[in-house]
Amino acid sequence: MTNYFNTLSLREQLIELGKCRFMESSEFEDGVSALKGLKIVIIGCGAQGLNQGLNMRDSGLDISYALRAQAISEKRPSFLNATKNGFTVGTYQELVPTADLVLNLTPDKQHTNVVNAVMPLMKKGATLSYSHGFNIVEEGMQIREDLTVIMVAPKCPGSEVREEYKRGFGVPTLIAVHPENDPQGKGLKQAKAYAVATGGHKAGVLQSSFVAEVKSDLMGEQTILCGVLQTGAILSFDKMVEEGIEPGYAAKLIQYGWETITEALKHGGITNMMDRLSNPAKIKAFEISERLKEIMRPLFQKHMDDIMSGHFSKTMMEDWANEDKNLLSWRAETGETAFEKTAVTSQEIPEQEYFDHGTLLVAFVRSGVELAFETMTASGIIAESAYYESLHETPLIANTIARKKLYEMNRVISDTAEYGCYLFDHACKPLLKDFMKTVKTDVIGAKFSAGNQVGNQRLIAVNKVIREHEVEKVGAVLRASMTAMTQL
Ligand SMILES: NC(=O)C1=CN([C@@H]2O[C@H](COP(=O)(O)OP(=O)(O)OC[C@H]3O[C@@H](n4cnc5c(N)ncnc54)[C@H](OP(=O)(O)O)[C@@H]3O)[C@@H](O)[C@H]2O)C=CC1
Ligand SMILES: CC[C@](O)(C(C)=O)C(=O)O
Ligand SMILES: [Mg+2]
Ligand SMILES: [Mg+2]
Repeated sequence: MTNYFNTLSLREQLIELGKCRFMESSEFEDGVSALKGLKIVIIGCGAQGLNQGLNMRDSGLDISYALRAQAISEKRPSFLNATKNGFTVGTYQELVPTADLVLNLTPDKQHTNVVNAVMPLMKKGATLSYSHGFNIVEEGMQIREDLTVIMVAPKCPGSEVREEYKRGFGVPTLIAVHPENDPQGKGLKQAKAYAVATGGHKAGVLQSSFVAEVKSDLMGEQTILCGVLQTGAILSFDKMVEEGIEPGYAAKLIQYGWETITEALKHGGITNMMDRLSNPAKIKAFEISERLKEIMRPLFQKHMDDIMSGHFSKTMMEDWANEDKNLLSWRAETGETAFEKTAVTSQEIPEQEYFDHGTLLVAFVRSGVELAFETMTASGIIAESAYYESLHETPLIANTIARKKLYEMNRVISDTAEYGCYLFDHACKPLLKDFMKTVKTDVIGAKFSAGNQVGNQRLIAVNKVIREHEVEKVGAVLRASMTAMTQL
């Protein structure tokens, strides 16, 4: 198999990368009707499989789970997830031939195996769906000509897909139809109905392409969403302890700090997050983040270049073929970090203190979000998509760190995201070594108080740079439409 993206001409690549349209609510008026009465079989019952299936069933669709035989005989978590929730479970042979729509929600590294096993069993003219286009775009998987191939990709962890649905809302979702596999022209209707069934239409749906989804998803997860949070957590914790801050306090400041400060990001973008700092601390955070942007920009660009050229996927697939040697050793290494191993203090940290004692964390978030957004849009990814893959998703990933530190984040995200996160972290820490030598507790662990004098002109200039960034402009529009949708 060959990398599909690399088989396209430059003109075709640019067309696919540039496909991204924010859909109107009126386009979802048919609700789930395109899937009503059809038999939907989900392969895999993990983070996305279980939660998407629960939402789709609650939306009135017919859902069952096809699991590999060992998962059933050994009563693995996937089997227990499905049966405890009252779903019909069967083998591929039992369920796939009956399916009108098969959702492949297994880890990306298994897609070639799974699709090769499932495809011969699928009935003529059925539809195969993915929640991430890696198998099609990076591995060049060829799907039988009579089958329709769609993608419905929630822009968040599976747990949030369910939680938002239960609140009567949904999560922003990207939908696409594979241009090589839409023989009956039904792909878009089915993808829209699927997005409605998971609640995605209430948060905003982007009609995009497999190519744009893959290149933006990989970039977001490797850099700001997971990589920067992992590197920032480890370096900030180690610095605080080195400077004499009580380790339990340092661990708590990081574990819940990302969540608290990115909650401000969620509501009002970088502007609101920075406004939560005192004016002197805001100027300091601005200066630090400008420096961080300078240092990390080449690394962000390298990740984007490697994703675009296929180098990243090639090396990750080599690790898959090598029994995940890198992934597993990097995972174990993360489990051994002092941050991960230190129990948090029982002392309460007031909400404002996370900002006041976390100037460096705020600077990491601003630099990472802006760099990811800038790097993606410079490579042809449309601003709305870049916004979801940088600013929008950061608070959702921060929530997972609040649950159980980096362990929980890496458990909840896909294996592909986890691999990219470690790759970024390993390259980023050495880059920040000299910078970290200049960091003291006034920006991490204690209140920033140096020079309480703030020049009005300086503050106005800093505010202008923050507020006029493109991610703030597109964010304001997208957040307003998400709020309008919740109120419908
Ligand atoms: N994690 C996330 O939040 C997000 C994931 N995605 C995408 O969703 C898809 C699913 O990812 P995710 O939910 O993280 O996956 P998980 O790792 O959570 O789920 C894996 C499921 O697949 C099954 N599985 C594993 N290996 C195989 C195999 N060889 N054959 C058949 N079944 C297998 C497992 O069951 P068992 O081992 O018991 O057989 C389990 O039920 C991926 O394409 C991912 O990129 C998209 C957005 C976010
Ligand atoms: C953050 C990573 C992600 O892309 C996601 C939850 O959207 C994943 O692959 O897990
Ligand atoms: Mg993603
Ligand atoms: Mg992903």
